[in-house]
Amino acid sequence: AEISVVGLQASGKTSFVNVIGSGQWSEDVVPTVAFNYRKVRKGNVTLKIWDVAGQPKFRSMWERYCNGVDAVIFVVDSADPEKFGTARFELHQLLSQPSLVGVPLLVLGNKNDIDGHTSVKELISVLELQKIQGRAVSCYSCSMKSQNNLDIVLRWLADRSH
Ligand SMILES: Nc1nc2c(ncn2[C@@H]2O[C@H](COP(=O)(O)OP(=O)(O)OP(=O)(O)O)[C@@H](O)[C@H]2O)c(=O)[nH]1
Ligand SMILES: [Mg+2]
Repeated sequence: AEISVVGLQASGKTSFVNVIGSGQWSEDVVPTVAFNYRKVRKGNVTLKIWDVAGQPKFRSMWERYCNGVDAVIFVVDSADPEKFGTARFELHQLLSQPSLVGVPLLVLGNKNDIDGHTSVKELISVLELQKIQGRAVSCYSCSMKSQNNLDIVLRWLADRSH
């Protein structure tokens, strides 16, 4: 399957790709410039992953890298509520693009190892995920640092692979 990983800067997109790609967790990850492409094999599933940069100047590129993929993963830092409004805006902006009609969406509330992180139920509400129509939408709480819930994320991806 081909997937695209988007979301605001420092939400943990590159960490996600590193952890599922090689099991490598690191505190020091360089902010992505433009994008990284990585092919990951998990059992008999091959994932072609576009890890796209999240800083404001790169967000207009998200649509280009999401165009034609089998699924979009939107990563949110669930321990940084000040960014939820911007995340909601950018997510709904992206989903409004005609090229993305029907593409399945997985929202990851990352960094659940941090005390006070926001629950899935609250994320669904603040990101207004219930308003999204015409596509499969899932939302999981996870951590790249502790690798919590990565198994269910990989199962979700395997179910969308061909
Ligand atoms: N505590 C904690 N920190 C995390 C987790 N995932 C990522 N981080 C940290 O968050 C920071 C940003 O991670 P990146 O993976 O570079 O974030 P990004 O979304 O790729 O950022 P851009 O490439 O700039 O869009 C790094 O210091 C990571 O170590 C997590 O699950 N828990
Ligand atoms: Mg990155």
